[in-house]
Amino acid sequence: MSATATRVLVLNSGSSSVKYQLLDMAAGTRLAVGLVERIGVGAPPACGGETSRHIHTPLAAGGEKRETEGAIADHEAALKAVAAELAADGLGLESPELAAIGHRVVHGGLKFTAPTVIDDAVLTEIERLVPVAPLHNPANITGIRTARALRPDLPQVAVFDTAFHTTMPEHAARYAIDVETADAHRIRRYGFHGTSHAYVSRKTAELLGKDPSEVNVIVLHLGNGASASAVAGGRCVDTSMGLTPLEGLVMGTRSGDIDPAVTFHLKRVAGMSTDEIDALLNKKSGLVGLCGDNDMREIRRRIDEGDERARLAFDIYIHRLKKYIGAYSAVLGKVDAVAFTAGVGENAAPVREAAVAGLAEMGLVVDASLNAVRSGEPRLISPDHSRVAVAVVPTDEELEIAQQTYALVNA
Ligand SMILES: Nc1ncnc2c1ncn2[C@@H]1O[C@H](COP(=O)(O)OP(=O)(O)O)[C@@H](O)[C@H]1O
Ligand SMILES: CC(=O)OP(=O)(O)O
Ligand SMILES: [Mg+2]
Repeated sequence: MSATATRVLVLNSGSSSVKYQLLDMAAGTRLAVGLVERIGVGAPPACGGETSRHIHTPLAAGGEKRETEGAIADHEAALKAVAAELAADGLGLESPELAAIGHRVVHGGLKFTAPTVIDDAVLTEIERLVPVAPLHNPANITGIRTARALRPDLPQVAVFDTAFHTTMPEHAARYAIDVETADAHRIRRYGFHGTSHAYVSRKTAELLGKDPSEVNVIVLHLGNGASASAVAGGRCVDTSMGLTPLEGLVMGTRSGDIDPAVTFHLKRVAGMSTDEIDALLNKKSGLVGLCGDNDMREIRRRIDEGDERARLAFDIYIHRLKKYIGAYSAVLGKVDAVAFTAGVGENAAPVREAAVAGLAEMGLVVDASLNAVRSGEPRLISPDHSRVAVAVVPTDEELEIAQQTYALVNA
């Protein structure tokens, strides 16, 4: 790596989107940020009949946001569009100032507990994990392959969603199923969104003026995918997602926790195939399955109009969230803070209010006026007398990935 190479491009390839940031790590600045969404138009439910959209903001070149609409068929096309937008402002991938590309990789299994420079063997292992992250790892792999083709000489680093959760004790990570079967097939709780849980738990400690080792935090990452984690003294001790990102909270399109016998029933009685059940639980369940919408903004709008189905979907979402707050309070014994993050957690005040409503006996209270504040900064929404701090802490998976990537290539 050249001494002047201080830039890192971060690619966060999701099931139907690519979020990206180009950062200058020496200057501590963001040069460009962007999002390609609704990739693969025509593949429900992600696109709802609309076309793909590319939003690109070249912060280094004046910051004027550019928005392009038009079909982007797959992640390879999306990555090429990203490279073209960057190149248009002289920030292209060919730049000698680029030190590395950091990739979010959702499933790292048990092998990857830290950021890893990607070679063929690493890529093969990420491919082997596709069956346990079918919505995510294929997109991550395409991102890696496309980036490698564009800059074969550059270090590509994988930062795994699962890594932060590898500190979970065996009693939290192991399912109560036959040990031999579980071990033969590597069936256990892995947990996801780890980069976010790590970043947000650390930022929450900072907000409280404490060292991460001194505080116990429940992090509620509520995006399209959603997960909760119990973080004791900076280490994850439990999390709601499991072998795959399907378990736990009610999500945009995923069911979260259900009785596993529901799947036998769907197969034996409803005559559904394994693939159909997989699609039902991953893509046609959660909020979208309950009320037809997976966007919390739309659900709140419908509730305000008196829509009963939207109301019930919201109540089910909140009920599950409350159960995890209760469970993780018990797991941690002492809770210093509950932190809300990601699209829903950062923006949906009614979700935060409802999730904590009735928990005053557990020390959890939300102040209505603090909760109504809109801000991109970490902030407390609990009153001074609240025994447990309730916080909104915007996540920044891209920054965390950039920092881990840069640290690795400079090590
Ligand atoms: N102002 C808002 N009010 C309520 N919900 C919001 C708002 N903005 C975004 N969201 C929710 O955030 C979700 C996306 O969150 P995000 O963390 O970006 O998810 P992902 O990374 O899984 O794509 C949207 O589906 C929407 O439900
Ligand atoms: C793991 C996971 O669910 O990720 P996302 O929220 O990006 O779908
Ligand atoms: Mg996300």
